[in-house]
Amino acid sequence: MDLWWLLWISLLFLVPFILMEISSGFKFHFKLVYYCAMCLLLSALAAPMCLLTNGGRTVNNMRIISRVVRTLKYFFGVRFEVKGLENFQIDGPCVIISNHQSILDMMGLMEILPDRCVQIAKKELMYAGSVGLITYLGGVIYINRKRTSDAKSIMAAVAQAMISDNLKVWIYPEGTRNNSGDLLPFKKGAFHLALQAQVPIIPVVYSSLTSFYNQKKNLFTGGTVKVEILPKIDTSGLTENDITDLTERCHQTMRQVFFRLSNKPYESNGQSNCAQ
Ligand SMILES: CCCCCCCCCCCCCCC(=O)SCCNC(=O)CCNC(=O)[C@H](O)C(C)(C)COP(=O)(O)OP(=O)(O)OC[C@H]1O[C@@H](n2cnc3c(N)ncnc32)[C@H](O)[C@@H]1OP(=O)(O)O
Ligand SMILES: CCCCCCCC/C=C\CCCCCCCC(=O)OC[C@@H](O)COP(=O)(O)O
Repeated sequence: MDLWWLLWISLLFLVPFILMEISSGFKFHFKLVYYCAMCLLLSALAAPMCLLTNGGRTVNNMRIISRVVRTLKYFFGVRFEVKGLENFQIDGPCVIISNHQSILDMMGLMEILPDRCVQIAKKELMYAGSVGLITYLGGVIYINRKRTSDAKSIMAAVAQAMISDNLKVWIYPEGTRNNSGDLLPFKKGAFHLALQAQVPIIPVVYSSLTSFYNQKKNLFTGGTVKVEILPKIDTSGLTENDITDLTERCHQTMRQVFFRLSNKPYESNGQSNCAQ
């Protein structure tokens, strides 16, 4: 076979592949931009509602924000199957920890957000236009992840506010988005906070999004997310010496549930589950 035939045959296979890649990549990025635009638009709509109803920055705005954000799932064909909502029914403050896979998690967060609950977020989110404004109005607590000492002192103040203002605090203990189909090791801030405030921890697990949202494969279609709110983990009587153990226990429990909800066989990782 001469070289020209070889070239034509490879082109015959390559061109549709390249076109498919370009169009799926285009579709994926278009949908992501559409998602961000919707977030900006809904935040811009929710902000005046918050200001008119509650006057300024308060956790009460989270009720309005969650109602508005819950409409997003209809635009993107995302469904949530929620189990264990009764585990949120505790008197008083608590620390809620959940896995964090992508910016789509805001839909899952708002789907089940309990009353009087604020989130800990990276400070960069403050500058995301109307999204930044809405997080500010909702009472989100910003931390500088690059300065552990600043983050720690903010968390210490949060522990006090949780008690005085009866607040629940939602933290993503992985500390960053992770769409790998597994959980990252947990950072320890959430567990220090629970111990400092002497409040229980409620783990929440979302199934893997990879079957319908996968950045590596340029995939973003509709799909179902299973959500499970686990029973509270008591921290009373625990001290600083128990932090590593508590962190590992929560990680292991959530990882098992994550694999079950994602219909994947459980793989023991055999390493420390705390971030070093
Ligand atoms: C229409 C759309 C509208 C959208 C509206 C949306 C509204 C809702 C917004 C929700 C936003 C959600 C955003 C999510 C994020 O931004 S995730 C990223 C930010 N969050 C986090 O990072 C939280 C998790 N991280 C931690 O908890 C970290 O521990 C942190 C406190 C940040 C410190 O970081 P780092 O140094 O990297 O962590 P380590 O865990 O390794 O800790 C180092 C040592 O310090 C000790 N430590 C940690 N915290 C404390 C503490 N509070 N008090 C005392 N000591 C602490 C820790 O034990 C380590 O020491 P040892 O190794 O144990 O000796
Ligand atoms: C005039 C300024 C215009 C700014 C435009 C900003 C564009 C962004 C607009 C909308 C984005 C919607 C984001 C929804 C909220 C997402 C919160 C979130 O998931 O943050 C990621 C954070 O947990 C972890 O960050 P990293 O994974 O460590 O990174």
